[in-house]
Amino acid sequence: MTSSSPSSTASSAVVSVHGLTKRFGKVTAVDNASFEIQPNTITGLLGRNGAGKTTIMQVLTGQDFATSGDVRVFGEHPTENARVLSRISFIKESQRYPDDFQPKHVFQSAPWFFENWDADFAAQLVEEFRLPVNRRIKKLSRGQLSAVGVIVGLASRAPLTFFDEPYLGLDAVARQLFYDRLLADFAEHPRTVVLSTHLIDEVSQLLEHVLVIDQGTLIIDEPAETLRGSATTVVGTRTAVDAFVAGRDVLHRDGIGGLASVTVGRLDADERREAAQAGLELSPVSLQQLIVRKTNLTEKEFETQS
Ligand SMILES: Nc1ncnc2c1ncn2[C@@H]1O[C@H](COP(=O)(O)OP(=O)(O)OP(=O)(O)O)[C@@H](O)[C@H]1O
Repeated sequence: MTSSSPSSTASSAVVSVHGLTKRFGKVTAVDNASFEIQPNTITGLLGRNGAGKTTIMQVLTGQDFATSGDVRVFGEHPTENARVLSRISFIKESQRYPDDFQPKHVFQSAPWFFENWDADFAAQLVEEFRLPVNRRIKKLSRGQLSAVGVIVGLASRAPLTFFDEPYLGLDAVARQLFYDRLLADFAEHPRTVVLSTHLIDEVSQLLEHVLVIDQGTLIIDEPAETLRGSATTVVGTRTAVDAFVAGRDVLHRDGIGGLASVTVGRLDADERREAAQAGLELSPVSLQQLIVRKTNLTEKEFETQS
């Protein structure tokens, strides 16, 4: 975990958080979290339900106060700070719109809030997501409502964009469209994106950096590349597996009869050779599996949360 020093507030980071704690009465939603988000990166903010992801985004976007700690966005405190907030787009499922609003009204008013708003890009996305722009937002399906948010998030091209579970209602085709357009537009117009999601394997290739929060505590703050190779599953006879993993940190253990499957940390070339000589099979662990292991959840439990 990164422990950013107070001087980091003067760094080039877009977001600098030092010792952030947020309590709601007796509930500590975020507990002494410190991290930075670097410019022009896509960061995944991941964790189980109730972990504290939305709370962190609420504080970073000035919609809620920290109980304690120092939060800087573009080097300044975000709360009631127009200079900071005008550079942020925050897309969340719970977004409320005026009663009679149709999607076209959202897109027509977007340029007032986002100076980089690209109306042509928005129009292209409306076509691609097949969004009925003249229907009242209240009448939209869940997926269509998610599409409104995704389109605003993409076409606003805000220097700092938060997507908080933006596509809960989107089907697989629409989600892929979102990932493709995000990546392509990000390449042309680099900006800082923070994405909170349960669909970790789906977004894994998009992410450059990963923050994992568990029960309010930041437990992983790593480049995605580092995490991808950081665990391996070793499979074979129980005796051979046990001998091989003895003395190592075990992230997860499964087994049936005389067979065992054990997840351990990164293995170097010599260790891989040693495993092969012992007749063991090695398989990489996906980002999602790794996070599931680290947050002590079975994959089945995890998937049912998505
Ligand atoms: N206004 C509030 N009052 C009381 N408790 C709150 C409030 N907002 C959040 N919490 C609690 O703080 C914790 C963190 O909630 P948060 O919404 O940040 O989690 P999350 O990681 O975004 O979860 P999910 O993935 O389910 O959206 C939870 O235990 C939640 O119940």
